[in-house]
Amino acid sequence: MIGIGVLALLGYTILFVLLLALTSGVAYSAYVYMQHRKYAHIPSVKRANFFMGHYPTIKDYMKKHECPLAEVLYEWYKELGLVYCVHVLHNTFVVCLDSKVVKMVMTNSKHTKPHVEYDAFQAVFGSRLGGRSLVSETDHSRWSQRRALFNPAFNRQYLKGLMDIFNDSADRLVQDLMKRADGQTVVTMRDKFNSITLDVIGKVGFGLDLNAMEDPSCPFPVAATKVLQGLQKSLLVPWYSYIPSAHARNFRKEVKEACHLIREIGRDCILSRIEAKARGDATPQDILTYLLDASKELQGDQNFGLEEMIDEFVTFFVAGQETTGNHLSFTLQQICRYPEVLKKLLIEIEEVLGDKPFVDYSDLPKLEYLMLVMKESMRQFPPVSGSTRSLAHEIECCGYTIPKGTRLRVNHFIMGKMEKYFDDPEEFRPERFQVSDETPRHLYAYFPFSLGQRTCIGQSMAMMETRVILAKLLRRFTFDLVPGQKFGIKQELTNKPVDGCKTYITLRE
Ligand code: HEM
Repeated sequence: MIGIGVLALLGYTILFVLLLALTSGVAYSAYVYMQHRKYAHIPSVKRANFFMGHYPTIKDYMKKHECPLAEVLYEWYKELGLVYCVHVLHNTFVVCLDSKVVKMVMTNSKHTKPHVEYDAFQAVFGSRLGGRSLVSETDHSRWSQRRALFNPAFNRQYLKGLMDIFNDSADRLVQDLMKRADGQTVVTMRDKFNSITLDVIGKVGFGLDLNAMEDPSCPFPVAATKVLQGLQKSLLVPWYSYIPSAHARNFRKEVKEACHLIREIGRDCILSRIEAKARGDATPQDILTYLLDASKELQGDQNFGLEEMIDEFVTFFVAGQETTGNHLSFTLQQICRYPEVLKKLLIEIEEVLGDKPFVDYSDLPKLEYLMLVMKESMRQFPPVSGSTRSLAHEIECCGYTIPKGTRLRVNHFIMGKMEKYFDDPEEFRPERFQVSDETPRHLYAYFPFSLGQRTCIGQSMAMMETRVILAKLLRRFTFDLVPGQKFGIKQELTNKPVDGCKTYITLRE
């Protein structure tokens, strides 16, 4: 009797589980169907299949052409025009390349950053990374309070005081390259720039001497790269956490360890500083000191304690290091490819700096052509391709109604390639950024540091740092690109030069 009862119970359980799976499957299919219907009036390429949507097409294209997602989206712009949608599972985003709509959306703080993308930054594969930090906070009022805390640390006066660190870092890079300037050794400049920008952000932000430049065993750069790879994977393949293969498990483990390592370095750094301040020791006037003062040693605000400060520590490394390193690499690569640009730059650097060993703050605005070169480099090779907003209300875009709640993706990597905004976009022509009386067509089509209130807080700092480093390197060395390398973009959250800007270096006469 008992045996029959157990069997019956087992049978009912199996039936229940099957019914539950069936109902969930039907409900999910209906949801995906409704999602497709909601956007049926907006152009899109044919979906490869019902559930995976455009994912297989995107993946195949990226693999075949060895290109980033942004290139696929550019191809679809050529086919579909200024607005189109992309479906992957139940997620849909609409790409918008109309500068008027970009302005309207990005300058209205009601349209916030979407959870789907920015929550990924909070924790990767279950390991806390950046929490709800300046970059990832999606709630506007919480973000404004946090930003107000940080803004004073980026004022002009403070940035002026960083010139010593920028000069010193550039000199250390020069010393390092001197050892390799034999015209034969292949030097991957992306690695060199990543090390130096890491050292700069460590010093400027948190008084840390990471010495990544001199110490190849420094674990921080490897961890930072791993974290970005993990983030990219979790965004592009949202189900990656559940893939059981040994390779996927190993990758997830490495990413979690990298998150842990960076957070623990941050924790040690912050706690040591709090102790030093309590002892009354002299402490550097860096971003950390500003924040500890402003937050009363992390006691003044229940939303900003030690873990939140560690979130910001991580954020500054993730947001400020690779972006700047990649920008330096792309810009040097372009300068090497265009000898006439280099010629003009050398004349300007000679006129402004002559033999001066130190680049002063007052020299920076005089390096005008260098600034144009950097801007043009970011048009063709932006370290970040664009941004996304969740629409607070329905909008009109190029004759289409885009529903409330849509994730709208604006992409200046694509807009930078469009004739509509830039004449002969494939040409590398820094002069196009010279200020003229005429309102440029590229206003709101060019936003490498984003737009509106959530614009990059480190923008001025990055532009100062890169000018000092490039001026000092170009004055001292000749860089020749190793033949045969590719000049495309590899996307690992940030965009980087695919072959790393490989060079032979010689001392300039
Ligand atoms: C060439 C170098 C850089 C580029 C191209 C760049 C680009 C950007 C972009 C596009 C955003 C907006 C991201 C989004 O919409 O989600 C952003 C935000 C941010 N960046 Fe940068 N960035 C650079 C350097 C830096 C540096 C050096 C720092 C730190 C010192 C930094 C710190 C931040 C932070 C904290 C945010 C979030 C701002 C907020 O929402 O309040 N960035 N950056």
